Amino acid sequence: MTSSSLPSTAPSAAAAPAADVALLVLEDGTVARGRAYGARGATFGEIVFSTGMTGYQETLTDPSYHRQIVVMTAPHVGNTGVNDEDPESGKIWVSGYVLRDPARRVSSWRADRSLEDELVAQGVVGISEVDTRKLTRHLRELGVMRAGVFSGDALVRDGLARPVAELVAQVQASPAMAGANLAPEVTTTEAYVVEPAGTFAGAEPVATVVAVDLGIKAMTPARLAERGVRVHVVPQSATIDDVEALLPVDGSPAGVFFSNGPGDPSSAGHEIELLRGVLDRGIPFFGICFGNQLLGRALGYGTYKLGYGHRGINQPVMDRTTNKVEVTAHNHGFAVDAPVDAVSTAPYDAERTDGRAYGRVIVSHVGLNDRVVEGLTALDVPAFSVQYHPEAAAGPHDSAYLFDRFVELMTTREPVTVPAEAIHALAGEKEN
Ligand SMILES: NC(=O)CC[C@H](N)C(=O)O
Repeated sequence: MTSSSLPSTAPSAAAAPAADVALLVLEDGTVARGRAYGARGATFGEIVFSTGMTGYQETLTDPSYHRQIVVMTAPHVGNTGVNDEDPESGKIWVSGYVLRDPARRVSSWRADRSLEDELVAQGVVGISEVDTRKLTRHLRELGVMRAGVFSGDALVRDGLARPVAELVAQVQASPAMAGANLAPEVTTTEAYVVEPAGTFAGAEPVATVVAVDLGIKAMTPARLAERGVRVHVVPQSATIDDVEALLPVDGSPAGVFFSNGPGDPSSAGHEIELLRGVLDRGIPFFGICFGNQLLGRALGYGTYKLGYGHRGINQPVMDRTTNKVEVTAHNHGFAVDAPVDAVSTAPYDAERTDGRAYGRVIVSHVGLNDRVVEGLTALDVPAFSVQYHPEAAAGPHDSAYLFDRFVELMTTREPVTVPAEAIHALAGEKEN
């Protein structure tokens, strides 16, 4: 059937598209036509781009990407297929996948199957043959936004192509990321233990960590376990009593960890209360990504949404406690709003009437591309966190030292050692 045979009340109706056509539709009305890749159907999410050249399997299975459609800026994806060793969690979490040029054949001895077969098996809708450079420039100019990918039956109604305006309307009716509280949707339902591994396998733990799973990646407990740490991974709903019940009573090294995770940090409530309970008890704390944002919030700082976020594996960050620059893996769309070039006092202190205080805080890690807060260190309580990923499985591994810093924090139970020069420099004081 052609449009000429249709009644005039449906001027945009057209013949059903070919079976392999897919459309990427943005909430601002932008439409890209491509080829269906992975499962057929309709999917919705916040469209974000990642500049990582390797590690697509880790990206796909990172729970922080829950409800996001990921655009790969690397033009060629899928060469190494999919294996059963590299996933960061039990499933693919991205809600959609946008590619330029998928590999037509898999060439890695580690591959168990192809990327497309895996997307089909897990029901993940994707689109290929998209001009991902143009799309990325668009998102960089206008910011991330809601989007949908449509293919197969989702493009057809009554044997005719659905009008694009209808698809745009469907995208505009899908939920936004701002304000989304998603950690409860991805957290483990049951607590589990990761025991010391590698050279520490079978040994008495060097330290015990309770890791609150807000969307944790498998590599995080693995990096701790290979340093001799026993990790109790607990659900997002854990209370301070649940946490304390798992910590050793004999005073041996122990701490609490908050993981990465999806959603808007300003929507977290229970987690903030839990974290304040941890800080009030002087329990050493380390947080990664969402965990950094929640430490910021527990200390009383705000968070805000970045225009297009940081996602990739080549982001330069300065650790001001050592003045070293590291190349790091990022995946965040929100950031902490804390004074970058100052020693500030935890804003929450001013609200308290219980005589406690968290004291001085520095932005210990700063992004060198845009000076966004990439890490916080408390100077008066044993707590620190980073916005990026020292566990990054596709690498780089420059920031693996942060796990050693956490082990040291748990051993001494003292705040992170920050050289006086670094504090003076941030406080704007002259050395004499
Ligand atoms: N990887 C993460 O933990 C992301 C944290 C948060 N959801 C953000 O987008 O900023």
